Amino acid sequence: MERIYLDNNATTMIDPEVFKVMEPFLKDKFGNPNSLHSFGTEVHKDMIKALDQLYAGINASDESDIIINSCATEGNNTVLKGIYFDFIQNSDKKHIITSQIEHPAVSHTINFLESLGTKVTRLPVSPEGLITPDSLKEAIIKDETALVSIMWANNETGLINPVKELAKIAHENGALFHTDAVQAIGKVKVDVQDTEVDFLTFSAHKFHGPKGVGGLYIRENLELTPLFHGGEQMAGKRAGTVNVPGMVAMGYAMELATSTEALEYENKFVRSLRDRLEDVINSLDDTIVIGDRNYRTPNTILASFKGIEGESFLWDLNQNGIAASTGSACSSEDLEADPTFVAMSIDADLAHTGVRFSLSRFNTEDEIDRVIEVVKKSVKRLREISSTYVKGE
Ligand SMILES: Cc1ncc(COP(=O)(O)O)c(CN[C@@H](CS)C(=O)O)c1O
Repeated sequence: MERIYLDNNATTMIDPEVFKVMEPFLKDKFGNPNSLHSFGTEVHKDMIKALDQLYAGINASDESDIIINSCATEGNNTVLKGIYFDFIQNSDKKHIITSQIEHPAVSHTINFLESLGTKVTRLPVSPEGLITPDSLKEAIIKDETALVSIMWANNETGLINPVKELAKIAHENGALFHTDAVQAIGKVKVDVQDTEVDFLTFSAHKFHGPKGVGGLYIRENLELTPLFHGGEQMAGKRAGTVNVPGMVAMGYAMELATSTEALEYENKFVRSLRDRLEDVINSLDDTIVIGDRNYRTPNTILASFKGIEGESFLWDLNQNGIAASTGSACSSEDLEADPTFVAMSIDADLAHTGVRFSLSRFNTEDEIDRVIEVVKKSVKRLREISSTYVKGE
């Protein structure tokens, strides 16, 4: 059976063109870039090219830093623990503001910092599922709030937060602004100079690069105590031998994912596939799609099917060769109600029925046609055998 992959917010396939660029660095060009001999120096120009591609992809200024690391989880930890070391422990600014719907790479790290004595405010989401500037204005404490950390786009709903306005409010009150942009890169325009974010994190495997490599953007004239100590790689900002194959692949993946043509394709063709599937889901009885599609990343649907447990639905889809998820992969084992649903005060019974479909540029119209047929049949079958579902109740 042809399998259909609709879980791209969890991870994406490496673009075959990216793999071609990466392959030589997994074979002949294996040198350690810190080595002075030719095996080491011969990879420098490729690393510089990759950095140029990364800087261009997020419109970072030449004076800013992009640190190559292992993933967004590392980048988020670097920022949050760096703020703890440099502000919470060593200044009058002992307050961090975040949101109730961050990825665990942010929320669990902040929980840990709270256990160490950090004052934390977790902003609720609006009924539309967004973090509003007004909620930040109410919570921020001038010259006491050290950092505001709000994700650019939510991994489960795809909802996009107004990071430019939020960063402005942070700066007006003497705070720095971090955004986890994992779900934004390659889906919406990410411009760190226009939005004036101070720190931004991303992972290559979310935009058709390899797993195990990511980036941390640090605005010019800012420094943080590093998370890792050791060698002098990345000018001492991130110790450890650089993952050259991953870096080169991530640079090219960034170029391919953030070009004007790519973003246009994502927001026109991929979105048209998403909207077609979403329209069918909306046509089914007792289903809801979370969030206004015009305020979401173009590839994501988080839908709830009353009377159908998310896991049962996923199993049915998987039996038909279709890969989706009940929310983030990190919480796929967790039967707790989806915090996004709870934060948006969506009925508890619906909160357990969320299914996330996340498309990519590699999906086709024929695939979505088949997904639509399977979804309609699965919902009908699962409700027929449901002991609790009564239409319209
Ligand atoms: C917003 C956001 N922030 C951080 C991460 C972590 O990425 P890593 O490359 O694993 O470090 C993710 C990865 N979210 C996947 C796996 S849990 C999902 O299914 O939603 C993310 O979506």
